[in-house]
Amino acid sequence: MEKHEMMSLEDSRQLRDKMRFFEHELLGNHHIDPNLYVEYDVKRGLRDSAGKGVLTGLTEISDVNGYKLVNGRRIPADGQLFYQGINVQDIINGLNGRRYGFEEVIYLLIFGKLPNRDELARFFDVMGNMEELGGRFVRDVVMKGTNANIMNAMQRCVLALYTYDDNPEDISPENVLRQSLELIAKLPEIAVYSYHAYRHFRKDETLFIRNPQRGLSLAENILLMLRPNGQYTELEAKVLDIALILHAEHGGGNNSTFTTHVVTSSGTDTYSSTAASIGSLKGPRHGGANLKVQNMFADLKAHVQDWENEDELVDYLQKILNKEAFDHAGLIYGMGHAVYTLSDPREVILKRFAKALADEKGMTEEFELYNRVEGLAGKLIMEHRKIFKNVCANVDFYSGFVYSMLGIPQELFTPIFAIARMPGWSAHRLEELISANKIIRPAYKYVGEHTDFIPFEER
Ligand SMILES: CC(=O)SCCNC(=O)CCNC(=O)[C@H](O)C(C)(C)COP(=O)(O)OP(=O)(O)OC[C@H]1O[C@@H](n2cnc3c(N)ncnc32)[C@H](O)[C@@H]1OP(=O)(O)O
Ligand SMILES: O=C([O-])CC(=O)C(=O)O
Repeated sequence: MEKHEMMSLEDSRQLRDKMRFFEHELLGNHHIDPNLYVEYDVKRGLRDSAGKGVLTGLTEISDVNGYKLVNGRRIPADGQLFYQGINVQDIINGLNGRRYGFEEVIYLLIFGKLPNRDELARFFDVMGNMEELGGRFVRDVVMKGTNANIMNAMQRCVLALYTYDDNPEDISPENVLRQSLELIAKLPEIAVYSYHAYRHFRKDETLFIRNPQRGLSLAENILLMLRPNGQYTELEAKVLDIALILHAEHGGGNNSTFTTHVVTSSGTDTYSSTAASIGSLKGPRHGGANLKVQNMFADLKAHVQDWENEDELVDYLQKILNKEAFDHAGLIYGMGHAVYTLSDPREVILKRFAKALADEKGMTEEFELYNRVEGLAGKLIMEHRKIFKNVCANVDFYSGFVYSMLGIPQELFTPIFAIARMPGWSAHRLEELISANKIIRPAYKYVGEHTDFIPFEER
């Protein structure tokens, strides 16, 4: 339902005025002295003073490295990412540009080994059986209550799938495996159809719904379902496939996967856990950064006259850091990482594709702008925040640019990340259920005062 259908404009204005009192109550009564974090040695963001994550779990699924050990000392290094022990770079090289690889990566992450020809064929078969959403679900859930933010629409649809599951509460590994594969298979349809529903019901554009085709890779099916004419080139589908591979998994500590661990550890169902992780990924400091990067560049282009003028670019970036430009959050999106120091290996690969696509599509000038900002931003952030850790571009820096060159609309940038990360979340949920099986419950120190209860009449 639209907002104005729920409440008249006058009523909502009055409610906003009434709420002002409570906003003051909230902001006036909450403040924790930042010095207390130091005094009690609280690991803000579960990170120590050097930025290293607090050790909270064990995993065999992936390894994320931003440092190397030299004579026992941690030295910043080019980033490396391993899925089940295999370097992602090697996985991509091993495809030789001939095969689609995302399905193999799903298999690797969940079952711990690369599939042979027979295993992959069986896997494709099962995923093909699971991908259909069903007309009833599309009509009754996807098309109803459309949302401009497709991540929220996806959460709603995922939670609704609970009702369509005959055995939703069973958290045995066998049942969670079945639910996870179904979600991996269905998320592309959920995302793309939610986008079409939004375009139709909110923007008055023509609605078209195309079924996925059995036997096609997940990347191909996304483009097939998305495009009005269902056409795509092999190069486009292969680039999307690589992007899916690169986003599939990133250790247990990234915000959305840690969410999976936390929520799973309470013993809740797969749909609740997945919806929570999608909610986390949506955040602009995490997967939502890919959309922010695009909007940030649109804002930059509106404010910087000469894209080649470094002084002008520096001036704009300084304004961002001073919270005077763009969204006033003080963040240069697509830059920085909790683990990586000199480089994010996924960004290095995506940048290569961004360059090749940009040259092909006559967008070299735009690519050069990204490249120039990348070259300037890290140093500016380090100076501005007075940090000594190197700040590099992350996976989100070029991904939106690549997607836009593939004709993928902005609304689907972060949903594509969610589609890609679903196998990673699933592998970690299964690992948590099978191996950890203990509720996650860290401590918070109380730093308020204990005061006497005041009877209602005396307040
Ligand atoms: C898939 C992914 O999730 S990749 C990350 C996508 N997110 C973004 O691109 C958003 C922009 N980047 C950031 O906000 C951060 O770099 C994060 C969230 C990715 C990592 O944050 P942290 O682990 O806190 O980074 P780190 O410890 O190196 O940061 C040190 C300081 O530099 C600041 N900083 C780091 N990156 C940036 C940035 N891009 N712009 C401005 N300031 C930054 C941090 O806010 C932090 O300041 P604080 O100590 O006052 O909180
Ligand atoms: O590891 C992190 O903190 C964020 C990240 O890059 C990811 O989840 O892909």
